[in-house]
Amino acid sequence: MEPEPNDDLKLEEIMTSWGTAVNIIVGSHVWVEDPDVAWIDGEVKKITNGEAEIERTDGKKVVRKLSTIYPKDVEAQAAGVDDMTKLSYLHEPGVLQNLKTRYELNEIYTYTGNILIAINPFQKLPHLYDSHMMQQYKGAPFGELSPHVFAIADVAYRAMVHEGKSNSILVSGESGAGKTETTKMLMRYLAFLGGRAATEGRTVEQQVLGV
Ligand SMILES: Nc1ncnc2c1ncn2[C@@H]1O[C@H](COP(=O)(O)OP(=O)(O)OP(=O)(O)O)[C@@H](O)[C@H]1O
Repeated sequence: MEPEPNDDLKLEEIMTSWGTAVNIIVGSHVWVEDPDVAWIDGEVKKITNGEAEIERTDGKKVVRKLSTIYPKDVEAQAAGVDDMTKLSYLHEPGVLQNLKTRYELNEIYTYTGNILIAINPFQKLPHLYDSHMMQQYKGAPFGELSPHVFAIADVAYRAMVHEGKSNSILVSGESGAGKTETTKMLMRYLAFLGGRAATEGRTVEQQVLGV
C-alpha cells in the first residue's frame, strides 16, 4: 500500500510501489501522468501540503499530489536497458520510457528477468529471424545475446531435453499485439532445433510448420 506523503517531513518522502523510499524535492526530475502521451517528464518547482508544482518539459505548469508523481532516472542510458531489472526505478513510466527508447532503435524485444516483452514493429524485420540468427541463439546461454524470442524457445527446448518433461511457453497480449507472429517464430525456431530428419518424405520443419 502506498503511504500518504508526510507533510511534516523536511524532505517530502514517498514510497514507490516497490517499497523503496524516494525523496522528491524541489529540483527533482519526475514523471507526471498525461491523458495524451501517458507520462511526461518535468521538474519540481515548489512543494506545498503534499502537492508539487511541476514544470513539464513541454513548458506546461501543473500541480499534482506527490503520491501521483514518480522520480525520473536522469542518468538512464540513452539506448535504454535490455533487461528492465536493471532500471533504477521499476515503475510504469520508467518501464514505458525504456520500451519506447528501444522501440525507436528497432529493438522490439526486452527482458524483465526471464520474461520477454515484444513490441509489435508493424513492419517486416527479416534480419531478426533469418537462419544466421537461429544459429546464433542455438545453445547460447540465456541473457548473453540480445533479447529475442529465439532465446526463450532455446531455453524452453533445452529444459525439456534435460529434464525429460514437456514444457510450455506462454504468449499473451491484447488483440493485434503480435501473438500469432511470435508463435510462428517460436515454432520455426523449435522446428529448426528439431533438425531436418525426414519421416515419410517430410522434414520435422515441414511437419511442424505445415508447409
Ligand atoms: N514480430 C513481428 N514482425 C513483423 N510484424 C509483426 C510482428 N508481430 C506482429 N506483426 C504485425 O502485426 C500484425 C498483428 O499481429 P498478430 O496477428 O500476431 O497479432 P495477435 O496478437 O495474434 O492478434 P489477435 O489476438 O487479434 O489474433 C501481423 O499481421 C503483422 O503484420
